[in-house]
Amino acid sequence: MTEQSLSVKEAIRNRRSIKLFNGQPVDQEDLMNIIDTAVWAPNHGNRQPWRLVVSIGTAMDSLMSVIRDFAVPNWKELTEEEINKKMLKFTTPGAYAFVIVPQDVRQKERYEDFAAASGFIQNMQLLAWDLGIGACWKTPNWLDNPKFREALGVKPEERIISMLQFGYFDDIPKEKPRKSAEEIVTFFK
Ligand SMILES: Cc1cc2nc3c(=O)[nH]c(=O)nc-3n(C[C@H](O)[C@H](O)[C@H](O)COP(=O)(O)O)c2cc1C
Repeated sequence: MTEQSLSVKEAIRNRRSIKLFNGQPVDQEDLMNIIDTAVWAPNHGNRQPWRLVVSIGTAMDSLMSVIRDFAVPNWKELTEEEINKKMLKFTTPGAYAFVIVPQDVRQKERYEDFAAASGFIQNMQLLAWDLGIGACWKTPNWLDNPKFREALGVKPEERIISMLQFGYFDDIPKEKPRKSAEEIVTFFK
């Protein structure tokens, strides 16, 4: 595993969502270390409202055949080349982590759990960035599709809140401007 090199500030400021990966595999130990640190995200009552379904290495092939049915529903009518082209944004990451959150029947707890899992996900993205591994949080519509949920073993009282792609990349995307503190802050008087 590569040594940590970025300050928290550098990681937050320079991280970009990576949408073009170069196909290089991600090391399972790196990913497990990222997860082991990311779980230190704040969460109410230490409920730790998250679990992950990870696909890495040889398991990527079987995940791709599941994703293909949803991402390219007409794949049977296409040539292999056409399918490969449409699937490129799914096949080039080196690993996937689907973040699954319990859907508490109590609204307050459900929102809290969703918020906590978002912090956990951002932790993973920042830790990955620190190792030179890009990530992108994706929410394609089919994450909630019952057949996709079933393929991942998601229980009725759970929800997939993120398809997190991890991988190596050749180019860093341009930053998307953010509003300044001055623009978003109202001082309470
Ligand atoms: C909840 C959430 C859902 C997202 N879903 C997608 C998605 O489905 N597809 C995608 O390309 N990017 C997705 N993104 C990534 C955003 O596009 C990205 O964060 C945004 O463009 C800002 O870029 P940056 O992260 O590089 O600053 C998502 C981000 C969040 C937080």
